[in-house]
Formats: sequence, C-alpha cells, structure tokens
Amino acid sequence: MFSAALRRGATCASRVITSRPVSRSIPSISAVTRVSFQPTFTSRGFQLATSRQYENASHYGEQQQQRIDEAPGEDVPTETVQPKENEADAERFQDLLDRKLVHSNIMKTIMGEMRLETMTPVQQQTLNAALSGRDIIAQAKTGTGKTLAFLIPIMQHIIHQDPSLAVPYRRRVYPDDIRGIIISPTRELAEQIAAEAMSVAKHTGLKIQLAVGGTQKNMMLRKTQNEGCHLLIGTPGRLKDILSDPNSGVKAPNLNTFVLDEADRLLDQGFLPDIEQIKRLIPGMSEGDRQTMMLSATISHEVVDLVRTTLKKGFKFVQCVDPDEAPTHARIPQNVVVTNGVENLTPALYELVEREIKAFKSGETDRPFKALIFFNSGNEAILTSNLFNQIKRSNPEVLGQTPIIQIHSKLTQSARTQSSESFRFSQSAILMSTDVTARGMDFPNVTHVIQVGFPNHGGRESYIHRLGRTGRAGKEGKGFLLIPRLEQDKAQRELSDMPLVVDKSLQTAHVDLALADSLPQEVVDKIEVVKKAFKFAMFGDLAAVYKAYLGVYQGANKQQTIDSLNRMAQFTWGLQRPPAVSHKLASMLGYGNVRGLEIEDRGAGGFGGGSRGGYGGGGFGQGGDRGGYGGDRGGGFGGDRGGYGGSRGGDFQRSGGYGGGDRRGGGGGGYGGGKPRDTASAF
Ligand SMILES: Nc1ncnc2c1ncn2[C@@H]1O[C@H](COP(=O)(O)OP(=O)(O)OP(=O)(O)O)[C@@H](O)[C@H]1O
Repeated sequence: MFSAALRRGATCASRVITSRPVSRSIPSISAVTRVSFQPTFTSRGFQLATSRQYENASHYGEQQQQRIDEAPGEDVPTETVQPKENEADAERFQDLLDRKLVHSNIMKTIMGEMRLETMTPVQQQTLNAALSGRDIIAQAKTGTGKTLAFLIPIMQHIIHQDPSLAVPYRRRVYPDDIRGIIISPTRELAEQIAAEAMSVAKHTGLKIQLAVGGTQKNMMLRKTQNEGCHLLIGTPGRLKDILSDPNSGVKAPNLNTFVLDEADRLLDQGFLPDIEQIKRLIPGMSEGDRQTMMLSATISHEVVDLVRTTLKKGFKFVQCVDPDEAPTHARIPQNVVVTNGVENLTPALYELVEREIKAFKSGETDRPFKALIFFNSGNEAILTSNLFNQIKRSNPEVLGQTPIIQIHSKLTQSARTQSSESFRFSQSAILMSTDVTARGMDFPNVTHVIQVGFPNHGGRESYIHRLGRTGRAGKEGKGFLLIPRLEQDKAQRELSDMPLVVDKSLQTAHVDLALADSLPQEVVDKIEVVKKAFKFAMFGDLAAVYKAYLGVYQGANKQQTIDSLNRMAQFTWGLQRPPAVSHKLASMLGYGNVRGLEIEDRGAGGFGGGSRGGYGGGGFGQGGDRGGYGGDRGGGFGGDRGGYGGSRGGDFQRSGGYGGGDRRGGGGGGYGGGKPRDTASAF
C-alpha cells in the first residue's frame, strides 16, 4: 500500500525555474509511523529531549536496524558526496545511504529508530535537489513529511562542510558558528521542529538551539553561549532580537542553509518585516553559497513570484499539489454545518462531540475520539473549555474520560507547551485551540478537526492548515466546519474548491432556540446541558466572547450579527441582558448605530418584549412589561420617543425578534419577529 502511494507520488511535479512552473497531479503518503516528542522541564528551563513511539513497526524496521548498527564505527565519519548530475533520484532512504549522499549517523535515526523506508513524494523531490545545493520552494499537502525534507539536507550540509561534526564527541562549540537557521511562524511549531531535529541529530555532534518568544531571552542566550550552536530554530521576533543583539555573541557568519517553514505565512505582512531584518543580519547570497528552502502546504504563484528574485538561479519549485485539485486530502471527509445563528454554535458543537464520543464507545468507530477544535479567538477557547469541563463535572457519563485542554496566546509559554504535550500524549482528548496550532503541528492520531466559525485570519489557507491536523501520514480523519448562517456566503466563496458536504444531522444546529417549549424533548435536553453549564460561566468571560465576536463577524451584516449575538446571550447563555460594549469599540468596528447593541454609557437596555419595550434603559424583560429596547428612560433606541417593536412585530418569546410592546415601540412593528428561519438549504 505504501509503495503504491509512492508510485502515484512519482508524478509530483517539479521544475528548474526558468518560467512559470507547470504542475501535475499528486498524491499523499500512506505511511505508518507515529513519532512523539517528550519535553522535559529541568532547572535550566524547557529542554526538548525526544522520545519516539512507533506504531506498526515492521519486519523491515528490524532488518534496517541491523544494517544501521553495522554502519561504520562512530569515531570514523563516513565520507559523503554530493549527488551526481543526471543520476536518477533516490526513492528510498537506503538509497541516500548507499550513494553516500547522507551521512550514516543522520540516517541512523531515520531508518533505525523512526523506521522510515520510502521517501514521500515531497521528500524525494526535495531531498535530491537540496542535497546538490539548489534552492527549493516546495508545496505539498499537510502531513506529508516536509519537515524531514528540509532537516536532512540542512544537517547533511553542515556535516559535509565539517565532517568532524558527524560524531558526538566532546568539543567546544561556539555561539557564532551557526550554519543553519529554520524559521517557523509559531512557537509550538518551532519547538516541534527542534525536537525532531534533536532526535535526527542525536548520533552526530550537531548542536541545536531553540529561540522562541514567551520564554526568557537571557536564559536562552546563556544556554547558547555555553553550549554553542550549529542549527538555530525559532520564531521571527525572537530570532531577530537575538541576531541583532550586538552583545549576544550569537551570530551566523558561516550560514549555509536558511529555511522558512510555512513560508507563505512568514512572507505575509505580519511577519515580513522581521524576516527582512533577519535576512539583513545573515550573510547575503553573494557572500557565500547560501541555500534557501521554503516549504508549505499552501504556496501560491504570487508567493513564488515574490521570492523568485531572492532565490538562486535554477531554484527548484517542487509542487506536489495540482493547482486544479484541492490541496486537502481526499481521504478526509469535510463536513459543513450551517447553524441557524451564532446562538446555535455551542449546542451544535456539544451535540457533535457527544455523538462522536458515543460512536467510539459503542464500537461504531474504532479510534478513540481525539479532536482539535479551532476558534477564532482565545476568549472563545477559554469559555468553551471551561464550559466543557463544567459539563464533564455535571454529566461525567459522556465526557468523563476525556481531558479538555486549551491552548492560545493568553496562556504563558510554559502552559502552552504543557498543553501541547499533554494533547500529544493523550489517547483521547479535546484540544480547544486558536490558530497557534493550525500549522505544522504533528499531533498523533487526531481523529477530528472541528472549526468553529470560518477562520477570520487567513481564510482559505487557515482552513486548509487547520484541517491538515488530522489525516496525517496516511491516516484517516474527519473535518467539520461549524458556521453560523451569517458566514455562509463568505465560506461558500472562499472554499468553493473544497469538497465540502453539507451536514444537517445535528438537530441543535438548526432549531430556533427561542422556541424551546415546542422543540422535541431530546433536542431540549441537549440544549439544557449546555445552558446549565453556561450558568457557571463568569460574566467577564461571556462579555469577552461577545466583544470578540463583534470583531470576528465584522464582515457580516451588522444588524444580523447583533441580533444573533443577542439571541446567543439570551437563549444560550441565559443572560438577562446582552453584555454592553464601549462606544469606542462599537464605532471602531462599525456597529455604531446598530439596533440592539448595548453601549456602556448609554444606560442599560433590554432584550425587548412587553408592553413598554423599546431600546434603552427599560431593563431586560423577557416578554415582561418593562423590558425591551428603549423603555421609560428614553435612552438608546426607542423609549418614549418611539423605537423598535410594536404591535405587529416583536413576539420575542416565540420567534426571537427584538422590540415588542404596543405603547412605546415604534409604530411599524418590532424588529425581528416572524417565523423561525429555515435551516440552510445547501451550502
Ligand atoms: N517517509 C515517511 N514515511 C512515513 N512517515 C513519514 C515519512 N516522513 C515523515 N513521516 C511522518 O509523517 C508525519 C507528518 O510529517 P510532517 O510533520 O513533516 O508533515 P508536513 O508535511 O510538514 O505537514 P504540515 O504541512 O502540516 O506542516 C510525521 O509524523 C512524520 O514522522
């Protein structure tokens, strides 16, 4: 099966770039290895010791181990050579060894401990060219082994330049002897790459250091000054800081390889200034034979055009994704659930999680539920993690055994690292995350990726990378995108080339939560589980999410957004009134005059309904006689100067409209009202 995948892989397109590249179709790997990394916390801080667990270790693996053990003695470095021109590309890792293209002490981990046999298409295309020194820009689907495609050449170049580094003997290593730099957009990914690099280099004398933000710069500097560094891996800001610090002594005058992992992200506006500055701090292309490698699952022709002048002539564009094909794996079914409103998102998420956990427990599926759930803001990840933990306490029969973990930039870096590692090592768990884990993270055995809301940063690209956290290295996985109807058009537009299937199976996604009394009991029960748990939520956390949503849905219809958020506040969160926001925030986000938005200094408003309703200071009222927008203080919209609501509309209790009331509401009837919306017809 694996070699069949590889044969298909032989069509992976690549070009020496002279003109715009043409690409052909391409495959994915169907490999069997699981690699995990074990971090340890020492008195010197975070250390990436590595431990690997391998599944399906094959008979081949044992043979391979034997061959590696017979490799030349450790104190006698094996000579290596550069690939000959016109020689057929190596396809198996053994070929790299046989042809002396890569040192045996590097291959020892790869073939012996990782038990890898056949290169994936992107590895085959990248490794052969990169080993000969050519610059590379490579696009291949998520989870197809791009990390080794750059780690092997970078290490091999260093050893080729200084063969004494092929063996791990004690010597003085200097902090200004950096030969390779790898940049990653997120700290977690940099840590993961460093762990994999340390594992691959463990039979060599290469010294690897990690430089990421959120950790103590001084500690990292002292470590690097004491231990030296050949390969520096980090995030853009921290790398720039360290390399530009004239007193750090950490320098790269002999740099020979420069890697941008997740290159398209590193080259977008957010990171580009740091990347430019790092390039000014390292030797230029004219000052030596520096090799550059850029890799990602999403690299557009615009990116290639942007970087082509910064790459050496004759660089190779390895394109393992056909431009006419979705850059996602066909084996990952992609489902989209279009919910009635924002208020349905959490009930639908809970229903989905409950269903999938039960499917495993009943033997319907054979892999323990391990889900990565993406949100657009840290506040949502915090609130939903707390909520699920609360549900777990009150209803242990469903979530009881499943750790609920959170990761986002509101945590300290050590807490982030801990979250990431505990998810990595959990058999079954839920990781509630922002985009900090969207790219590159190789958590083993993720069965589900659930995206709550359309990715508001990075759109389509983020969707692809998030989805790619499952179905890695040939494994199966499922993708779910949960979006409120507000985002349907945008998602439809941006994901038009994705094989999304509309999923209407989640009952709580499509009901009108205002009609709780008339819903089937099983639906009410599910909603109740969520509502009860929300009662334990801190108002501050709810308010933070409400505000975050104003930013998240900024591109959607403003009135519909506020209507939906207010329904969420009332019917899902059980609040008496929606959280208020500052006038400044409201106008900054363009919600200045939107009906129903509570403005902090405008006085307390209410949710409408009742005979005296209207916007403003009348209080919250759920169909009562004092609530509604307006009210008798006349603030905000409505009040005794008129307002929304009125005799024809409203009917807040039944169908979720605002306003209501027949005395002070605007004469023309309430805002909202009417019959419940239909569920989404088609995506
Ligand atoms: N030749 C191979 N055969 C089998 N498994 C492999 C091979 N090369 C790498 N792997 C495994 O495949 C998994 C995914 O690899 P990696 O994280 O490098 O993917 P990637 O292409 O960089 O993904 P992403 O685009 O998400 O960053 C890892 O667990 C890795 O150990």
